[in-house]
Amino acid sequence: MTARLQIDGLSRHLGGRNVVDGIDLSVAAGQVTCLLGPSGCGKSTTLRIIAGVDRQDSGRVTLNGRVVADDQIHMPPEHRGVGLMFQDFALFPHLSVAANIGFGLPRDAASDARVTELLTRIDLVGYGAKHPHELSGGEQQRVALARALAPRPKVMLMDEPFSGLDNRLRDEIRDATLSVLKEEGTAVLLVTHEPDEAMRMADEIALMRDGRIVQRAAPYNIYNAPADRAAAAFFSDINTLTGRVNGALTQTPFGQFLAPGLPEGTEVDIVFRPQHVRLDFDRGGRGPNPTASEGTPARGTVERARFMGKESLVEFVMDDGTSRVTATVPAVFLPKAGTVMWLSIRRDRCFVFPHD
Ligand SMILES: Nc1ncnc2c1ncn2[C@@H]1O[C@H](COP(=O)(O)OP(=O)(O)OP(=O)(O)O)[C@@H](O)[C@H]1O
Repeated sequence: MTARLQIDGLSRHLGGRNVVDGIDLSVAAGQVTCLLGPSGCGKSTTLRIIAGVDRQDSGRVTLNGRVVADDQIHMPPEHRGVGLMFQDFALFPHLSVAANIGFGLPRDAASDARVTELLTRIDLVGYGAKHPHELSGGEQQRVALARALAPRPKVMLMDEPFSGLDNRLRDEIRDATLSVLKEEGTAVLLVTHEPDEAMRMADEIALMRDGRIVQRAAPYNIYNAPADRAAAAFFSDINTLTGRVNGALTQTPFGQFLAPGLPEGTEVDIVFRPQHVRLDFDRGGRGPNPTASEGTPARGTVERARFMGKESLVEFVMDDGTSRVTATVPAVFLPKAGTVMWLSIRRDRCFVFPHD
């Protein structure tokens, strides 16, 4: 598939540092890529450069096979043919919904047909004559989406477009937006700092940190094969055990772990998510038998247990006296502090990284 949007080696120096530091990225037609990362990592700056409202110091932006920004070229934003949608989208209050949607279109019958088509797409048939103040926040958001899509941009840039909506509405609007974008076959680059949003919306997540993309992968892959400890921690709480490589293995309270490719003596982090910890009661000082999939169980003592709604969080101090492990258990399970239990972890859900 050819890329509708491609950026190569994009960098931007601001305030004495590289806010965007050599980014490569491509988005194909009909694909949603989420640029995900903590506040200040350079996501919005990247988007602004692609839109043409900011300039890169080096690198190239190509839209629909045409270079729109490089060392020589700087095509003005209005000629780039990208749709823009930001958090503080503003509809024109004095214009009707239909006029808002058709604002960027020539006044002709084809435009009227396009507005009608989009009103159907966003499920607001019959709302064309209303004014923005007569609409709910979610409805206004859908109108803003239709307005951005009206000129049929091949590329859509969205910066935290749902963060102004209340929680109840947000999931609904995200899903509605996604289906409209897919129907239109638009290539979308969506900036967000919320992992849940990226997981829900993205075909591909580009995880950004300190101006760089640290990993690009489908949501399933990025969650299940994170590039490093921080990437794992961005998506959920994690447990970390530390060890040192000895003969390509590292020793932990849960037995040995392979540490392939890491030099002897390297300090390593063994990382796993709380939902991949299994708990068993202590049976006269004995736990379950070791298995290939869950390795050797280790004994720990409950320090604290908390009810979190659909699950419970149980925190343990392990028998080695130093390791701490948190387990999440579906539903209500609140063992008393001091209860001794055996913990097993899903071997295939553990990641071994050099210590950071
Ligand atoms: N004009 C500027 N001069 C100096 N520093 C700037 C300028 N614009 C942005 N920055 C800095 O660049 C960094 C990246 O900003 P950017 O808005 O791209 O981050 P972000 O990842 O989108 O964050 P957020 O999610 O908070 O919007 C921030 O630390 C910001 O303070």
